[in-house]
Amino acid sequence: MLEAFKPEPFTNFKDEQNRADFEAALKKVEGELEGKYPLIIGGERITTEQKIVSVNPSKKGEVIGRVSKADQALAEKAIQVAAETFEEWKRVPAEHRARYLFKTAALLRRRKHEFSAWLVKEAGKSWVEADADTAEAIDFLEYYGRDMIRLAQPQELTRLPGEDNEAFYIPLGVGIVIPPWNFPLAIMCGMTVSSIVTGNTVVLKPASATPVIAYKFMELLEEAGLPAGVVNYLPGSGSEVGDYLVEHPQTRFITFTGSRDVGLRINELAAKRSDKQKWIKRVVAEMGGKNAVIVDKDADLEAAAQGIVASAFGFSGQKCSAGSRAIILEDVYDQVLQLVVEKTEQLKVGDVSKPDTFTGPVIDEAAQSKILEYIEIGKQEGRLLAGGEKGSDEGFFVQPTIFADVDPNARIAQEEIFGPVVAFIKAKDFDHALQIANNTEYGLTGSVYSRNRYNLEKAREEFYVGNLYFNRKSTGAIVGVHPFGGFNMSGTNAKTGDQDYLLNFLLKKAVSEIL
Ligand SMILES: NC(=O)c1ccc[n+]([C@@H]2O[C@H](COP(=O)([O-])OP(=O)(O)OC[C@H]3O[C@@H](n4cnc5c(N)ncnc54)[C@H](O)[C@@H]3O)[C@@H](O)[C@H]2O)c1
Ligand SMILES: N[C@@H](CCC=O)C(=O)O
Repeated sequence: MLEAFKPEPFTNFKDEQNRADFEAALKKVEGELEGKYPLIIGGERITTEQKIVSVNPSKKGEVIGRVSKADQALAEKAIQVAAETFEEWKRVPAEHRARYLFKTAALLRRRKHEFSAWLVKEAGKSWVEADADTAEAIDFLEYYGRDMIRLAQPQELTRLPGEDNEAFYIPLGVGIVIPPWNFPLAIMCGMTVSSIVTGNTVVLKPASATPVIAYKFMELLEEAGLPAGVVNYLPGSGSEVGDYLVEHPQTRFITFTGSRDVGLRINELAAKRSDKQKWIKRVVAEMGGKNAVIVDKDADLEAAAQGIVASAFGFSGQKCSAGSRAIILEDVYDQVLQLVVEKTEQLKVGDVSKPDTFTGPVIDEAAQSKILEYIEIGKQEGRLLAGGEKGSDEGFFVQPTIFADVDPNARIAQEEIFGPVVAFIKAKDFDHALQIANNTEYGLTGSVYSRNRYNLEKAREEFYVGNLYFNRKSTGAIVGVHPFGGFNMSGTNAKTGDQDYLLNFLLKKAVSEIL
């Protein structure tokens, strides 16, 4: 009998033993850098000439690994293997499939710090952020395993005399999994295991900045005994291999998490029927955000300032849930701004191998350049009060940056920057604050700091986001607790970590027999 799902606890790094264990895990990973990683198709290791070189964003010179890169011929092979394997995997009972997830969760829990250490090295996550990423991956395994068992139970139907009726779920077929680099373990794992526990087989194309952590996860699935060919590991370029996989007539669904532009492109390509294609491809696309933190005039201003800093600068603002707009009622605007500037000036920016670093690097040079360009735009659109520059050249650092007095329609208030930059906007009253918050094409997360029940209820109704938080930061959704996914250009509202999520990867069949 399975225990009820419970989220994995976070590690307390104030505990000396935990710190020592984490240091040891970092040492272990440091000893394994510069490895060479092949593709894995149907269990076969395939090495190619062309490589993706993964580097540590905190230390540009440190190579994490060299990963073989697929071409279209290998993408074709991966689809064919996934299609053949589907014929067997779809017949494996749901409970058996779920057990592979539970076993993988147990293996991951045992090596939790080691996986988090890879996240520190390859993604530039601080210890706390890396630990949360690994915990969320464990949660997805435990949650989706249980949920598939629930969905496989007989379903209640209205009975007609003389007729035997039944309805049950069946899988879709071959799926393409395209995850982002910013939760390279949790989101990649969640997207992959939700697709396979429902009976589908997949081609997993990991994000090019974080292919090593995805390879480590593949090894874990193999250790758990997952049959070859259920997940096929295929790193490659988005434009060459990504488009090929999305357009392929045997692709039945695409599950994507990433930027708005790539998500829309995938949606468009997937909508075009190719020769011999028998189905409408299903697309799950979870995309970006331009999230707002509203501070009401009677809010706990200290808590609000802390929440703004955590939402804007946690993992250098590289979360779809990041609070990149702070909308403050004019009565308390100057006070909140000052508190946030003071707190921001105290943040440690640097190499995340050190336990007290709060803000690490951004993921790569292209991201750093893009963020610095937005900072130049911000200098025209607002009053620079903190940051505004890059950090040490050892890594891809950007100082946490605050712009005050920004117009709600300014570019830095409208476009997803995906870096440590927050725009302060003044609101006349609470209605005005809500109006500004909703003035975006996105609709992912939002926070409201207030002690006014009337205003909180108003926000509950009118703040148009998929994840709304009261008196807490806009980031850090927990599986099973905060079903995650947004509205409008933030995506298809698939709601990860929720009881509706697995339905994205299933078909429902009804069978009726006259007795
Ligand atoms: N809504 C959510 O749940 C959520 C979660 C995490 C990240 N995000 C969003 O993700 C973005 C950051 O991630 P990113 O930089 O990895 O996004 P991205 O769109 O650049 O890349 C996402 C994935 O798409 C792949 N890709 C790129 N071009 C492709 C193509 N033509 N065909 C197929 N695949 C292609 C990439 O290799 C990567 O694996 C931000 O916009 C962030 O808000 C959203
Ligand atoms: N689920 C994460 C965000 C994922 C996107 O980056 C959060 O709630 O902060």
